[in-house]
Amino acid sequence: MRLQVTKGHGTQNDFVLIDDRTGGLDLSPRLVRALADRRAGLGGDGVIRLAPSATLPEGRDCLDTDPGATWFMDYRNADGSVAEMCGNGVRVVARFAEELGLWSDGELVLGTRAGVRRVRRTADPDDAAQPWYAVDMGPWDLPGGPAAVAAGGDAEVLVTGLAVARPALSVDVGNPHTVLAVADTDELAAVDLTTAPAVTPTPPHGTNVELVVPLGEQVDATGEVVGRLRMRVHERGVGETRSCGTGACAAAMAVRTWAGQDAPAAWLVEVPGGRVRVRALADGHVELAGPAVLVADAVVDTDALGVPTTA
Ligand SMILES: N[C@@H](CCC[C@H](N)C(=O)O)C(=O)O
Repeated sequence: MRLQVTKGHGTQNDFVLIDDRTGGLDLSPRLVRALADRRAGLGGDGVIRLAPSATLPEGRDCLDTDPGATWFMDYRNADGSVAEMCGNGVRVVARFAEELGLWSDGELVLGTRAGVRRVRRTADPDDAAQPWYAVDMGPWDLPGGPAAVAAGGDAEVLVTGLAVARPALSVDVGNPHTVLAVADTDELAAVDLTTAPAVTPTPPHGTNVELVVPLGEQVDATGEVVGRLRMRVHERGVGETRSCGTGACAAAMAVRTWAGQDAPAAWLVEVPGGRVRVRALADGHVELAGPAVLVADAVVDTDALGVPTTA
């Protein structure tokens, strides 16, 4: 079968995007792995199918919550596993939906496995000429509660290159994250994330791991005081990636929690692939803003991938 796809990225977290407006594509884990393969396939940290919400049980749940959530982001990690949410992916899907003519005015209301998400167009706060997308990523939570914060964490993480396991905080942003602070940007640059960090206790559904260094505060172009942090991430189902949107949200909310109640609401998160902005909203939700870029359209021969496919 010949499969039309689009390649896109958000701060270099890259995806193969599939327009499945009929909802008929059999997106098997094998096909996901083959598409995401950087040598024998097209390459990507994940594969995202845009499908009618009405064609998936999780999509129908979203329609019950908001009948405007017509389209569903079916996100898969490069290893073929399903994940609840992808923050960079939501923005890139919004850009894709624009390109397909599915969204032009107001907010895009999108179904996801973590619930309904709303996307609006905005601009890079430091360069108004650069289009960005802002997403209400829903509620965030510390599964370990205040006790975990008081104890310095509810997990321990051992990363190759660090001599001992470090305390870490579990953060839920629709998908699971474990955030640990490292000493400085040199230590952050030196760690080896080619193998998965060892997390104790073992999270039942796995976890994404973010290593962070708080970098203080600055006043942005609008006059707002914003926090800054640098982050590297090892993603569940992928490996080290150059950015993770939900990871940036988890990292910012962890660092803000550690900093105490006077900490800024907005955080600029520097990742190897660029920067995104995270904001704690008054209703307990977290907002993620950043770029979304489509770089190519392509036709993939699924027989050549070794995964004959039907649509
Ligand atoms: N890169 C994504 C997160 C993708 C899912 C993650 N690997 C998981 O398994 O939870 C993002 O931008 O949030």
